[in-house]
Amino acid sequence: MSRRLANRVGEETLLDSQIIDGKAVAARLRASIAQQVAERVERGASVPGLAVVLVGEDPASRVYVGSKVRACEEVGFLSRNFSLPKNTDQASLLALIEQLNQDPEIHGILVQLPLPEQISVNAVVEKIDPRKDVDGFHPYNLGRLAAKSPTLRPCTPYGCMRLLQAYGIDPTGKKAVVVGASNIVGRPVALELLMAGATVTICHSKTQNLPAELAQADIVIAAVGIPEFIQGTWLKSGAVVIDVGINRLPSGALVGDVEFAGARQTAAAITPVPGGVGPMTIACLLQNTLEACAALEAV
Ligand SMILES: Nc1nc2c(c(=O)[nH]1)N[C@@H](CN(C=O)c1ccc(C(=O)N[C@@H](CCC(=O)O)C(=O)O)cc1)CN2
Repeated sequence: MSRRLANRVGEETLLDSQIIDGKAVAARLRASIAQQVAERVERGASVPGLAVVLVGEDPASRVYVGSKVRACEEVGFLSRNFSLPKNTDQASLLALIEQLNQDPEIHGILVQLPLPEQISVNAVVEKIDPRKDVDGFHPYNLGRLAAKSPTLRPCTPYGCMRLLQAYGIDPTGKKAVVVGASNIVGRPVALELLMAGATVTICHSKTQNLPAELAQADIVIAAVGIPEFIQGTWLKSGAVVIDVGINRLPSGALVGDVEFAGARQTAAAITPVPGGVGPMTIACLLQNTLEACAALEAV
């Protein structure tokens, strides 16, 4: 159902939703991190160091890794890059991680996903010292999030929560529907929303009637990885929509998991793609690296 507003002459006009500007919120967070790094340098504290590991040549991964390295440089972090060939074996990658676990200049370790098929994601994630796991994927960090006592929080879910907070959207008592149950987004964002007081439903490929679930949702987190899968007409009027999907169409255009034009007429607020959740993922990675640095220093 479209949200409508009567204008001054009594005509009804369609009310477009507010755009949640992830680029602007991320820029503010990055500026605050840069300021904190400058203060650390002034008082002789250590400079946060992030190691970024890329295995293979996936073009999208190369772009994301490049953005992470640039973001580190911009806020004054030390950044070390490791670009390994596609046929790297698991033992070599685990040996590199062990070396980085022991390196006192490195406070955060990030292995870009996806990995080539000969390497187990779980083996890699579990090898990273949980105190340096700035992706927040280690079972220790996920367990802390599940226990409502978070340490390093997965970046994209953390970014979604910071966007809600920046726009004054309090999940307490709201019905939230998460579409997608991946380890890196769907599951941890559901834990985040639960911790924030929402009543949370996770929908996935076996969910029987997705439109019926979405019709109840005050907050929708879309993380299915299917271009424009969620129709505007499935949403509850006035819902807040956080679109985590980043899908490149054959035309080269980037779209989210939500049909944006339709959703704008129903939702109260929505994140665009690009410029929504993506920039927050990188800003939250920087935030985690700063926090990891401070925590390691305190040991
Ligand atoms: N180790 C990890 N691997 C992956 C993660 C992750 O959090 N940790 N997430 C994704 C990719 N990702 C970060 O790595 C990521 C994706 C997109 C963006 C982003 O800023 N997107 C822009 C558009 C960029 C474009 O033009 O392609 C936007 O949405 O505005 C940042 C980070 C999978 N792997």
